[in-house]
Amino acid sequence: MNTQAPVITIDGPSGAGKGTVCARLAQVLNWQLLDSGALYRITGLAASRKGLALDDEAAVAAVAAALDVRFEPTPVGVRVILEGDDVTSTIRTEEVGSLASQVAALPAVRDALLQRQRDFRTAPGVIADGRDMGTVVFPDAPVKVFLTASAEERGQRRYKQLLEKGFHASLPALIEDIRARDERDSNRAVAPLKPAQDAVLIDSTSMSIEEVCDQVMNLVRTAGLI
Ligand SMILES: Nc1ncnc2c1ncn2[C@@H]1O[C@H](COP(=O)(O)OP(=O)(O)OP(=O)(O)O)[C@@H](O)[C@H]1O
Ligand SMILES: Nc1ccn([C@@H]2O[C@H](COP(=O)(O)O)[C@@H](O)[C@H]2O)c(=O)n1
Repeated sequence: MNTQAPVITIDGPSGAGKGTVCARLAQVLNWQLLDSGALYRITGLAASRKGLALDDEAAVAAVAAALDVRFEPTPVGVRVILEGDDVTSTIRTEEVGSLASQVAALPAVRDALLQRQRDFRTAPGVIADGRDMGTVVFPDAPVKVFLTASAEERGQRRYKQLLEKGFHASLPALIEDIRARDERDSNRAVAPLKPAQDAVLIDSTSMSIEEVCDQVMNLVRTAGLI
């Protein structure tokens, strides 16, 4: 019997709705939230600010291992402080998403971040959002979801999200970006984006956020976690 705190893993491509669904479920269940993508984003940003070449595996891994980062919960979300600087908005840009996806392809960087992610596994449970949560980080998770949607739908969602934040964006460029990131994430040698063998696939292309949350909550109930 596994005596460790339970884990719900939600993996999938960019814009599928993982972050939104994980944040809602973490709030409803009052469980820990692991936003693993934020760790890769912060590593990419920190390495770039230090002027490192993003393919300098040893140097970027050293940055990942020694990240001076704090996650501060606030009523409107988690504030991210990197070396004393509030980078909450900066790490959400498409530019930093691309830096993240480059450093995430380096095996030594993934190794450097592995234990930091596993340390989120504390009672009463953790909801883990990423690309390899169910395959590598928490292979024994009792509930695993692979959440996806068409690239066009994900591009539309990202487009709407950026416009709402007051940013200018080009829909075709966003869809192209999403496809490039999918390609890099799915074809890298280590921890590629793919469903765990025991993951439940949810295609959210024509589903609302509420419908996706309900479906995951049903899996959580069926697994006897609540
Ligand atoms: N089922 C849905 N229907 C409509 N909009 C959605 C749905 N799920 C998420 N969204 C919206 O799509 C946008 C992207 O969602 P979110 O950031 O959760 O995706 P993600 O999978 O975490 O992406 P990334 O991996 O790049 O962080 C958000 O604006 C969110 O509100
Ligand atoms: N478990 C993970 C999480 C993320 N990545 C990489 O980081 C990029 C940014 O992730 P977001 O979820 O914040 O968009 C993503 O494109 C991946 O390259 C990862 O490799 N593993």
